[in-house]
Amino acid sequence: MTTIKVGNEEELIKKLASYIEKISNDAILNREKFFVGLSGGSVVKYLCEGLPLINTDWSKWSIAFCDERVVPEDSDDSTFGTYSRQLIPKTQLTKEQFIVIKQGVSAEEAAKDYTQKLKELFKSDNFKFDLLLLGMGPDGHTCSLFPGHPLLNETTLKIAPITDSPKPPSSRITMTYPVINNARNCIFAISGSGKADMIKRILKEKEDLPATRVKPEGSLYWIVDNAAAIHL
Ligand SMILES: O=C(O)[C@H](O)[C@@H](O)[C@H](O)[C@H](O)COP(=O)(O)O
Repeated sequence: MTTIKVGNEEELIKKLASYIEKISNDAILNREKFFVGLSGGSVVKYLCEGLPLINTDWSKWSIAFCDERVVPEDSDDSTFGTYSRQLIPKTQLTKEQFIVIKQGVSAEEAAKDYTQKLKELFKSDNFKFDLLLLGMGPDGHTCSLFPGHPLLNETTLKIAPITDSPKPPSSRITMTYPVINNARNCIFAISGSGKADMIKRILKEKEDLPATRVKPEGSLYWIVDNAAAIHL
């Protein structure tokens, strides 16, 4: 695990973008494709501001969601909807490059459908992402994997439904650890004093919380700004 400390949110956005540029270009050079998973929450802002600055072959990108809210695409809560409005117009990405959830169905059906879409994307049951971009909530959750929730121990489903998410909206789908920890790279990008206590509990005290359980086969990076790293 590598912890990268930066001064503030602006520097975090630039640092994150530079890592994504390098990882995407390595993947494209070696495998001619780049499979990336995006999160919602504050990561959306970091990516919508940082990604338009990078040099990459956008046509080689396939984009999935580490978790997604089961809501209509035009809802303000839809993670895809937000990237579609705020990122696509600033890059050469097209909507077709995003793996989106099925509309108008239950979380359970959306999770099954999403699993099938990933099988088609990877042409395999082995979902090997080049990079997962992760956030962490103030309770230590990541993706839609919340403290004490039975999904923390899910080993069969790769994409799971959740209908009791403590963070609204309650109905979501999420990657589970078998997919997260199979990734080539995972990056957490964390900014602000509201995350400082949890950063200490996870990175210093190594408390068993959902974000602590992210231990990918590949590389793990935590990019943390001064306000979030104050207790480290
Ligand atoms: O859809 C979501 O809610 C996210 O994907 C979620 O996993 C997010 O990354 C964390 O909740 C952190 O969110 P914040 O960075 O906004 O605290």
